[in-house]
Amino acid sequence: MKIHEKYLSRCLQIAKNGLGNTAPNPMVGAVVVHGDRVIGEGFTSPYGGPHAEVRAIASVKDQSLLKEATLYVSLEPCCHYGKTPPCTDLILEKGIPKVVLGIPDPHTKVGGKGIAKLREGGCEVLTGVLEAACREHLKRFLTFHEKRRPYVILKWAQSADGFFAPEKGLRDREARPYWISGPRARQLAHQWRSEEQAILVGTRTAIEDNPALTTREWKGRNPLRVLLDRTLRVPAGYRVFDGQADTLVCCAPDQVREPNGRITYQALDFEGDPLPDLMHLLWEKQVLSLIVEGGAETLRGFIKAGLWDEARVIESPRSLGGGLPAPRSGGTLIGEFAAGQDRVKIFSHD
Ligand SMILES: NC(=O)C1=CN([C@@H]2O[C@H](COP(=O)(O)OP(=O)(O)OC[C@H]3O[C@@H](n4cnc5c(N)ncnc54)[C@H](OP(=O)(O)O)[C@@H]3O)[C@@H](O)[C@H]2O)C=CC1
Ligand SMILES: Nc1c(N[C@@H]2O[C@H](COP(=O)(O)O)[C@@H](O)[C@H]2O)[nH]c(=O)[nH]c1=O
Ligand SMILES: [Zn+2]
Repeated sequence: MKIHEKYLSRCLQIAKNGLGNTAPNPMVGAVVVHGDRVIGEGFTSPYGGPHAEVRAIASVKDQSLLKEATLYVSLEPCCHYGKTPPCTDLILEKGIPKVVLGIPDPHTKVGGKGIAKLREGGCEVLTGVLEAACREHLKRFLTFHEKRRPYVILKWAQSADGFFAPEKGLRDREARPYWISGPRARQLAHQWRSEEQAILVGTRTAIEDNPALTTREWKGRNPLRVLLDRTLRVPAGYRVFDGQADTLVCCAPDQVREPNGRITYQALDFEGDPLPDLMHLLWEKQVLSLIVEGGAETLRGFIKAGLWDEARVIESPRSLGGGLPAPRSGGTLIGEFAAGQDRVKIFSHD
């Protein structure tokens, strides 16, 4: 690996510490190198706090070395006032002579202007190092800005013979999930929830499973719960309304109610396909990513509309012998691994 790639790869490694808590900011990593020594490192703070570059620069003990150092950063430094002042100003003020970065920022307020500002200030800028890895790493942020919708992850569990839920007769009377996947994959699903800003389920899943949709088996924030419920059929005492997380209920215009605690209502046009409008709404709310956990009809709606980026399918070794058939996402298989007794397959949308 070339020297620039080595330090950029370290930027990506530390940037991951921000996963799930920097949004709507991107998770960025920065490393300050003097000669062949790393003298500072930083990653994006939770939203509203200092950016990766600021923290990396602040972590350098001997600030006089900055005048001879190179700053490595996974994304183009910002040049606008957001919650914090522009990173480009700090880099120039400290006299850092060289910046090596992964990819330009697609944010309309930055978009190449940060690079231009650094160059105008006399700083040498090298871009495009580990570009593909940086794009993958920042997929949520890039999709949000480039497609003006959240990055959409479809997730479900299916039996060895391709079923999503058993025949109705095999279910309890009580509303609760029928577990196809094992405990390790279920814990992994909670980790995945903690990494995204929102989670969505369809009406029948909410009614039949009474899901909590929280991250209780993993550390991290609960995502915004998005519920498709055209006619407000989901009973008021159900877990999605328990106040553990914000809940956005998407319903027909004549069903909209006043907000109630952490529950808000949003009209969608269910006469046609409500998903494109929902995507736009989530974009307006600055939701960078959404995990869709079912049911089968809901997942098929996203697949049919082409509104997905990644599918995570948990395959159990157990057969159900019948029931509700699982969806098929299509796309390209890009990864596969074991989670306890189950296999996880990751597909990307072509
Ligand atoms: N194996 C797994 O990973 C999972 C299994 N499950 C299981 O799946 C079953 C539920 O799945 P399923 O029956 O397919 O139902 P869904 O949970 O997908 O709910 C379907 C309903 O949601 C509304 N809806 C969903 N998408 C749209 C859309 N694009 N446009 C308009 N309305 C939409 C409609 O409500 P309306 O008709 O009122 O308009 C529709 O009838 C349960 O048995 C559950 O246990 C659930 C999740 C995960
Ligand atoms: N049945 C099934 C899943 N079901 C999904 O998990 C939801 C339950 O969430 P919670 O109440 O927070 O535990 C449920 O409504 C559905 O979306 N998930 C899986 O990983 N494997 C499974 O076999
Ligand atoms: Zn910045």
